[in-house]
Amino acid sequence: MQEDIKKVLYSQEDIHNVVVRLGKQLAVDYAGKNPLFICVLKGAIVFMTDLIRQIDEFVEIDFMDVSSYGNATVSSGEVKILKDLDTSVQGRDVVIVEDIVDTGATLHYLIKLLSTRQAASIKVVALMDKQAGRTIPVKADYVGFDVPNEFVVGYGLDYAERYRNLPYIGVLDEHVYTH
Ligand SMILES: O=P(O)(O)OC[C@H]1O[C@H](OP(=O)(O)OP(=O)(O)O)[C@H](O)[C@@H]1O
Ligand code: HPA
Ligand SMILES: [Mg+2]
Repeated sequence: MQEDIKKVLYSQEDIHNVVVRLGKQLAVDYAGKNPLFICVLKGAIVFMTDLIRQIDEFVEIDFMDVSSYGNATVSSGEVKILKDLDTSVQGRDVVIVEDIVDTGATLHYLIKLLSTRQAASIKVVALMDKQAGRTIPVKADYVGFDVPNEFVVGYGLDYAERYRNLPYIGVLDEHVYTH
């Protein structure tokens, strides 16, 4: 698996430091608010589980599975719900937890959906923001890393369902796509 990685972008330690920083900030901003953290499956699962353990406040969690990539490295632009929330968001302070914001299609869709469902507030925490990938102008409120315009894997992020279990984030070598 490791031989498919051209370059390590963020080490385990880099990621840990960023997750601690984001967790501390969220703990301050959501003190006493009992927010609902929504993990966007599957990519955000690793980040979500680490993040919530850095927050010393009551939080609730739920999961939503939406997909626009399938097995490709380019977004289809069309977002589908594969698994909906179990919890009502009406009147709740929700925090969407994303591993990466790339084209913005997933986030745009989710923000629209949750506002239709009358969440009291909607904020986004994204481990990574790939601003160069954006085709729809959406912004995350809390960002871990600004990433370059490359396809990254590891720490939850996949290529064709692989590499999610790498403990660091890296750039995939081209040989992986080209055969
Ligand atoms: O800004 P966008 O261009 O919409 O890209 C970001 C989204 O794409 C990836 O999910 P994907 O649809 O690949 O599903 P996965 O998390 O199950 O891999 C990633 O985890 C984000 O949710
Ligand atoms: O760079 C990426 N890597 C993995 N999944 C993704 N989904 C959007 N962008 C990416
Ligand atoms: Mg994916």
